[in-house]
Amino acid sequence: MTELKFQAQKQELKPGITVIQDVTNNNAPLKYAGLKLIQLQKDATYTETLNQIEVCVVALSGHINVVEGEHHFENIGTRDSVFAKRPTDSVYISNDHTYQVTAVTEKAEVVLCYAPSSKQLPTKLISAADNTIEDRGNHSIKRHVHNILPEDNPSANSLLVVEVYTDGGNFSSYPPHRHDHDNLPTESSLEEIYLHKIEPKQGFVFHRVYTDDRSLDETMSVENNDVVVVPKGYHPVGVPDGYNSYYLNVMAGPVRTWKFHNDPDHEWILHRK
Ligand SMILES: O=C(O)C[C@@H](O)[C@H](O)C(=O)CO
Repeated sequence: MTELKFQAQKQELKPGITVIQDVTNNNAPLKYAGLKLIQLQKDATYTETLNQIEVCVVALSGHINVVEGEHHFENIGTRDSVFAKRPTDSVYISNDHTYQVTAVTEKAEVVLCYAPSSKQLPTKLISAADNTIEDRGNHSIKRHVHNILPEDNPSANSLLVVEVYTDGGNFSSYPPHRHDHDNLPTESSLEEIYLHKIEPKQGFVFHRVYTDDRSLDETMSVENNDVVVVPKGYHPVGVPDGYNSYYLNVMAGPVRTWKFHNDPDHEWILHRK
């Protein structure tokens, strides 16, 4: 049984709020990154008090209100499904604050991305328009990226958050790369969490996590709403024909910078014409 994959659950937190994923350093081999996926029915309110952690509240689907102190962000969110392939709105909230998320639409799905933080930063809306958009790769490694909290956005202390779309028949996070050696400026040490979604939702993708010496080498079949955690190692994703893949990545580590190292055995793939 792998300790890297978390199957979707349905845990009622209170009427109108269901927890689908709750990955922390208590149940996963992680020190820095955390993720919660919640589903809310209209008017249901999720409240949380942060301790020494910061959060990025991502309006995954549906519309929500987010309140922290005097900050009110109303009716945020841009899509009914992540597969609309449109960037969405998010809110950054720093450590030691209390905040509320309320569903405005019949249902809403929200990802809460966590990382350690001790320096207060302003609560801030990261609007859909603030996302930077990239198309990466060629041949069968094409993917489409929405950068929600990239390293050049100084709104967070530790958190890096990104959404990645991979069409059926393609690979992403490929050629395989790792970011687990604290060896700046060439490689940074970052844990990573993948929240996977698949369209249509009965589909699956393959996610391998492995190190050079293969002391860690796990290949997982991953279904809709499953989470994979990557405490270390290379971590490519393969998407079967007929299904589209979406994942949201949370990355965090001692230094907020993403410097990765490609597996030298497979780096040639980047240099094909
Ligand atoms: O470009 C991609 O395929 C996405 C990945 O880089 C993903 O965000 C990741 O693995 C980050 O380390």
